[in-house]
Amino acid sequence: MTSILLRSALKRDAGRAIRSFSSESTPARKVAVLGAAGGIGQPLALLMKLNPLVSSLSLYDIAGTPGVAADVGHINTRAVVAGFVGEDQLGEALKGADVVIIPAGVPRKPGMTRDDLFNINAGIVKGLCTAIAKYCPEAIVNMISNPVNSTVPIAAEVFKKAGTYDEKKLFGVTTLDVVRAKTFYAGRAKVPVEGVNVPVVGGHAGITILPLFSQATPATNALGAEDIKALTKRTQEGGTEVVEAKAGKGSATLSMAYAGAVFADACLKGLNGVPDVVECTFVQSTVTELPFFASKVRLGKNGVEEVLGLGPLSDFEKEGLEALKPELKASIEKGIKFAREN
Ligand SMILES: NC(=O)C1=CN([C@@H]2O[C@H](COP(=O)(O)OP(=O)(O)OC[C@H]3O[C@@H](n4cnc5c(N)ncnc54)[C@H](O)[C@@H]3O)[C@@H](O)[C@H]2O)C=CC1
Ligand SMILES: O=C([O-])CC(=O)C(=O)O
Repeated sequence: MTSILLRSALKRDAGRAIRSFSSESTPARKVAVLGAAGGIGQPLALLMKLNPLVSSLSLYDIAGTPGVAADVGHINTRAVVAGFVGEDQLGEALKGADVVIIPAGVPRKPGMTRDDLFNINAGIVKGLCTAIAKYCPEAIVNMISNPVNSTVPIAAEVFKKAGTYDEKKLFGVTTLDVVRAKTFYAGRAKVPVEGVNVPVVGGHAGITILPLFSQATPATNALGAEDIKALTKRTQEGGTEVVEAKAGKGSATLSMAYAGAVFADACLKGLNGVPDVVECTFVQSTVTELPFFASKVRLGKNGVEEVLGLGPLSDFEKEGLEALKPELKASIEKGIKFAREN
């Protein structure tokens, strides 16, 4: 009897110790999701609520967030959840945010390119970034809204105009390209996906997505040139594959929420001083002559710690790199022009 009581007392104390360890040693971090009631926003809100690095989760949308916040808020994890709806509440949603994730905007339907979303999403992103500059100018911004190749330059221009631009804190989320490249490579090379790594560079649309399978690990000689070509094409068209399969009901939401959560977790780890956090992401860059480019980036306490180079490329990848530049350049310039003129 005594030993049963002792065991349960020890268990209780261990539980207390774990609780006080996690609240004392893990810094408070507020994450805001803008577009939180959408196809990506809802599962992303769920995944961020499950992340022990988040202490406050702010869910904002133009409609529907009170329900999402009430639902997700009942989960017994650390983050305290609050829902905000409508522009009047945007400031409150953003105040004190360490990381702002933006999946707000319209998704593609079959037959559309990501650039076809520009006319609607450019204005949405511009409005949200104007509010970020006002209410949480020091936050890290993770841009998911498409076309990422243009929305990131739009955000940069808005922040420059407001005098708050910090190139170390603005990221285009290209993690889904990496997630797909890993999955497709593992399937074709017949290796366990958990150990696979594939850098993906360039941008986030069609041929601007350039997976570097020559650098994939674990390396394999099971794949020939035709396999690499097919894997590259499938990665570049991964978004379209989902859009077509959903047949008018939108684009990738669940895999994107997963990818967005992976990238946000990496940003939080960087902020918290975890060493050697490296992810591919679309940032201001001098890796090529283009002002923004996706490549491996080391994340740290201030956001970008180091933009890493491309490493050795195969001839096929070198060709892909040259081929993507004109399209990526045009998309970047389109974003900058929009932000300057509107
Ligand atoms: N970076 C990437 O790899 C990916 C990006 N995307 C993009 O993410 C965006 C969102 O996709 P889904 O969630 O499927 O769309 P959705 O239509 O399901 O959700 C979008 C949400 O944004 C909200 N919204 C619209 N205007 C807003 C504003 N001014 N402020 C706050 N919220 C606003 C809507 O109310 C809606 O709840 C699309 O642009 C899509 O192309 C999608 C998949 C992958
Ligand atoms: O394809 C789309 O429109 C959505 C997206 O960016 C992706 O799934 O990679």
